Amino acid sequence: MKLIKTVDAVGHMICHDMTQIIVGVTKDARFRKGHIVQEEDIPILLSMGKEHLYVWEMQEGMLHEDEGAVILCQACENEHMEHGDIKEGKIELRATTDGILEIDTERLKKINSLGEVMIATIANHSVVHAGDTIAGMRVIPLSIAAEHMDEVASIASSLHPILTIKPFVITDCTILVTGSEVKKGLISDTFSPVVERKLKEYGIAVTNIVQTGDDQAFITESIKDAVASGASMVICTGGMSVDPDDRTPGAIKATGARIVSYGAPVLPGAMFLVSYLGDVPVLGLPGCVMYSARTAFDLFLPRIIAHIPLTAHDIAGVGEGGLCMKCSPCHFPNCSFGKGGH
Ligand SMILES: Nc1nc2c(c(=O)[nH]1)N[C@H]1C(S)=C(S)[C@@H](COP(=O)(O)OP(=O)(O)OC[C@H]3O[C@@H](n4cnc5c(N)ncnc54)[C@H](O)[C@@H]3O)O[C@H]1N2
Ligand code: MOO
Repeated sequence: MKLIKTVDAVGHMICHDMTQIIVGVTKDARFRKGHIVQEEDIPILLSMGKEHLYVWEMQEGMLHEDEGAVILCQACENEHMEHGDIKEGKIELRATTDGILEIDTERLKKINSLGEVMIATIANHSVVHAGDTIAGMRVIPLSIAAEHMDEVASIASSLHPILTIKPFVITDCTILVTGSEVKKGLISDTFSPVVERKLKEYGIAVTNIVQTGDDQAFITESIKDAVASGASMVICTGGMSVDPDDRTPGAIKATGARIVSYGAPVLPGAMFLVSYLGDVPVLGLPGCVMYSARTAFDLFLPRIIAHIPLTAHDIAGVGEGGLCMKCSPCHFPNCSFGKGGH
């Protein structure tokens, strides 16, 4: 830091916020810490009574916080994202499409462990809409060693980006409603309307609904038929637990689908099943999906329809944060449900 005359300050960086007060008009930081003094700032500074200024002495090998913020931004920005202007040394990233945010949490943590820099994001696997802010980043001190920022760049510079937005790609779905009580007309189907409404949140059209009853072979054939006739996703409702008439998991398995997981560490939704027949997701939804506001289905659906291949490891990771608190009213997604260590 050095003291100089304001009239000589053009091109120098201000070391601290400088407040301007004009009665009835403003009381705010007129110049922020880190601002580089411009020619037109001189009369304003003099009118604020600042004949002298403390300015930053840039040293060889040091970067201004704004230059550091640009490097942090480059480490994160990817397709389907745009950045705003640098404000007070901070840059924010916004989504430019609807989709799901994927974070390389290990490398994000590595950068945040370097010290003197920070990147804050919304939760991994959040659903984002075009225009949503997804991350903000800045250098903590006013200037930072260029070498330090080289470390950021080297952590970021691998083929796999730190932040990715995957747009939703599945636009249609067939629903198979199991249960003899529904097929026989003993009760009316209140499950498929719930699923239809949840899919509609993502612009997915239900193109076919089949009431299959509890005949396992018929459920199996219905799944295969749906996939053969081009369904992008098949969802089976009910018949997912332990009763002798619960045939859905067996029926899905018999199609030859690759079962990723039958069961998820999520309540409600413990009996959720995810499988793929070829690359078509085939899901088994337990009865709670019809009854509860949000379940495992809501947690995994965004990834499934963005064609992010789900693994058993992904599903196992959702246990932390997998317990819905059943708030009334429901605040999802603004709650801990599904936000844990994955
Ligand atoms: N002893 C155990 N009991 C239960 C377990 C368990 O592990 N051991 N799991 C529980 C869990 S978790 C769930 S969730 C429920 C429901 O599982 P299912 O998917 O098997 O549900 P269903 O038995 O098929 O039906 C339950 C209930 O919902 C009605 N239903 C089903 N489909 C429709 C429909 N399309 N429209 C209207 N109503 C429907 C059905 O008639 C039953 O009344 O199991 C726990 N039990
Ligand atoms: O699949 Mo069930 O939720 O855990 O009630």
